Amino acid sequence: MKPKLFLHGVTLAFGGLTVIDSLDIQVMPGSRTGLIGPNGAGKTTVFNLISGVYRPNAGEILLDDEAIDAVPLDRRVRLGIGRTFQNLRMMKHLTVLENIMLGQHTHVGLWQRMLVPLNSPFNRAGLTETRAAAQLMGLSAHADLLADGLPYGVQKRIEIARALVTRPRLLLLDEPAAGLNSSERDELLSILLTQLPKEMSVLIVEHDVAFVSSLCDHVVALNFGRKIAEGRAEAVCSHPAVIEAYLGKDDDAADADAGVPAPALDETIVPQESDQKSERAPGAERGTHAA
Ligand SMILES: Nc1ncnc2c1ncn2[C@@H]1O[C@H](COP(=O)(O)OP(=O)(O)OP(=O)(O)O)[C@@H](O)[C@H]1O
Repeated sequence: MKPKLFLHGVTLAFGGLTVIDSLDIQVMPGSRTGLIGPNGAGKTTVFNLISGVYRPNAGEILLDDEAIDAVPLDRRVRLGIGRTFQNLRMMKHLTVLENIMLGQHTHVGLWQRMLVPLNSPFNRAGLTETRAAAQLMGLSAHADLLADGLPYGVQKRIEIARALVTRPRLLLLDEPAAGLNSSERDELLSILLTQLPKEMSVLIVEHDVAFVSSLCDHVVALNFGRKIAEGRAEAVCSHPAVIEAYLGKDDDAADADAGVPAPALDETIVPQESDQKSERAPGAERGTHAA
């Protein structure tokens, strides 16, 4: 089977600093692929390369076997690459439905938008699609409320619904669980597990290792812009190079270097609370308490 997305030898440098280094990543059709790594590993930069914010200095990015390196950002959305962002980008004076609907501007022409604005009652097809995305993400009860003041977990789901109405065949989720409390996180996990179309390919950047393990059939770990491990979540999370990247080199790892056998790859590391990003994004507390 051909990969949905193939990053082949991709390299990107800012000035003299190489932040992505000869990186190979494959996302198979219909897979849930996790991208993990410590802060600064290059995960968001990979998303920016795939979505067209940056162009690689070397290597190529193939979508369905076609090189997309020269394809501009807006056309990549129309080719089926949708994404969310680490920080919420909510229009707080708009309702939940209107916020979701904004994603549709990517496949509705300017003239069409001028004749029938997205939020016009005459935009029936758009409204139906938006309501479907809202329902998928468990947002129907909030549909006509202003996004401002809704709990942070709800706003995160609005962000994903907005990406869904861009009609992605490859969905990039940038830290979907970051900043969520445990019940919001569990609710999101259950929605992503059960509601996303099976044929949709999903690439997820996430620090919450347990979240990634529950969701992803394949995980790629990065450090300093290089791939350091890849495979099933349990194997990757227990890989010595991954543990070292997150926690630094400890005595056991030093022993491993000195010839002491490394832990078996199928031993799962239990993520420690302190290893996970548990802080909410700026403004998140306000949203939560307004619930
Ligand atoms: N526009 C830029 N100019 C210069 N350096 C950049 C730029 N964008 C990212 N970097 C650098 O590239 C490296 C990777 O950053 P990136 O944001 O991709 O990491 P990350 O793995 O997503 O980290 P986090 O988990 O903290 O979000 C970092 O050293 C960062 O400082």
